[in-house]
Amino acid sequence: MSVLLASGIRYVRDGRAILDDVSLWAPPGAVTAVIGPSGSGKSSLLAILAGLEQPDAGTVTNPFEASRTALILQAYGLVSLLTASENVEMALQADAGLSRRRIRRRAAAALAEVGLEPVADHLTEALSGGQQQRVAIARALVVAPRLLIADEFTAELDPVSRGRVDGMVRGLARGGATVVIATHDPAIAAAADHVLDLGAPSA
Ligand SMILES: Nc1ncnc2c1ncn2[C@@H]1O[C@H](COP(=O)(O)OP(=O)(O)OP(=O)(O)O)[C@@H](O)[C@H]1O
Repeated sequence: MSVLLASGIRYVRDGRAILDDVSLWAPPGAVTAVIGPSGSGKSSLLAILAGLEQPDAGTVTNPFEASRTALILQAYGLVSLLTASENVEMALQADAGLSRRRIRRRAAAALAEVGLEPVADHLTEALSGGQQQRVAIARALVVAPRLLIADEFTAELDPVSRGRVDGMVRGLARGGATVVIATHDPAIAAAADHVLDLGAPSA
């Protein structure tokens, strides 16, 4: 079974243990939410799960192929001088089996799903924070990921977009994907299948 597993994670920065003996089990077909106050280490844990940071102790078992893994991180990682559509298309370019036309069509559909059809050809730098966040979501979902790791993916969204995107992410899990999110949003945490509470930041 494609379970994402972290066990006994310790992560020390500037002499302080940001994470100490943290374990997480994220099964397929479910949304696993990581919650906790600001500074409790949610983003650090997600970066470790994604393989972007190395823990000081503990192990991560990630059975998913990189090409079927999608990340939505707080800084989005969009290319500001490309259009919204080009940013989403980039996620599909590694798939040699897709024609240019199919790539464009799938990107257009993903942008329409997050309500960005009207600005698909706008430069990303000209979009609002919430629109950029939705481009990052479209880019993540367009690859039909088996693993989605999403950090505060609704933070800048208006309530309508938030509901829509939350529904899309839950739909992805219902389709069998493994989804791990960090969130401050109590409604999104309440709707998750599993919750890991990192509690207060350590002194
Ligand atoms: N590379 C680093 N060097 C030094 N300190 C770091 C580093 N990465 C994270 N930290 C510190 O670790 C703590 C946890 O940060 P992290 O971003 O993981 O928390 P968070 O729970 O995601 O917070 P928020 O909800 O505000 O996004 C913070 O005090 C942060 O300053």
